[in-house]
Amino acid sequence: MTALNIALLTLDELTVQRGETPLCEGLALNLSEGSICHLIGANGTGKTTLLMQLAGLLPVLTGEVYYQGVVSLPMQPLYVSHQLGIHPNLTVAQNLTFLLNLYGITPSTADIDDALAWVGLQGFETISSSHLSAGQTRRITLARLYLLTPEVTPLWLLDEPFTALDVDMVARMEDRLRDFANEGGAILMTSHQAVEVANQVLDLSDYMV
Ligand SMILES: Nc1ncnc2c1ncn2[C@@H]1O[C@H](COP(=O)(O)OP(=O)(O)OP(=O)(O)O)[C@@H](O)[C@H]1O
Repeated sequence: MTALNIALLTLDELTVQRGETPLCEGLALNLSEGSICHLIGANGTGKTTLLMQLAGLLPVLTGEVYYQGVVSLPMQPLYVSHQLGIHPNLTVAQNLTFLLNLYGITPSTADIDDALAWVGLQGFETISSSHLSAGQTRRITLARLYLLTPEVTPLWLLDEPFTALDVDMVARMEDRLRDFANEGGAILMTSHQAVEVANQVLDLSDYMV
C-alpha cells in the first residue's frame, strides 16, 4: 500500500442530523490522503451540518466516524466555515495570527506577510478588518491555508471557500488545494460552483431521509 492509499477519514452509516431532525441517513465515505472530495446537494440538504458534525460543533448521534482508522470524535480538522469568524476590531494581521494560533502555530511577521501577499492583501496588515470588502474579508480566512500543511492539519473541511472570490483567486485556491492533497492531505469541501481539482464527489441527495 502506498502512502496515498491510507484512509484518513471514514464515515460509516452516518446520520446527518441537526437537533431532532435527521436530514440524511446511511452516509458512507472514504477519504484517503490525496483526496479532494466535492460535497454536493441542493440547498438545505445538510452539507454545512455534516461539516459541523465532523468539526465537533454538532453531535454525531448515529453512525461512526473513523479518523486514520480509529473511532474518533471530536477530531481537530481545519474547519473553514462560511460564517467567517473575523473580528472587526482586530487588524488583518491580528485576525490571521489568531486563526493560526487556534492550530498551535505562532506565525512570524514574514509568514503573515507571505500569506497575505498570497491572497492579494499585501499592504493591508495594519488595516482594521472592518474596512474590508466581503471578498477581502474571506481572503483573510483563506490566507491560513497558505501556512497549514498536512503535518499540522491533515484534514481540511471547507464550507464554500470560493464564495465572494474573483476568478484569479479561485484559480490560486485550487492550486493550493491540489498542492495540499499532493503533500498527503485530504479535503472535504462544499461549493455551489464546479471544483476542477476535485477527484471525488459525495452527493447528499443520495442519502436524504
Ligand atoms: N441554525 C440552525 N438551526 C436549526 N436548523 C437549521 C439551522 N441552520 C440550518 N438548519 C436546517 O438544517 C437543514 C440543513 O441545513 P444546512 O445548512 O446543513 O444545508 P446546506 O446543504 O449546507 O444548505 P446550503 O446549500 O443552502 O448552504 C436545513 O433544512 C435548515 O432548515
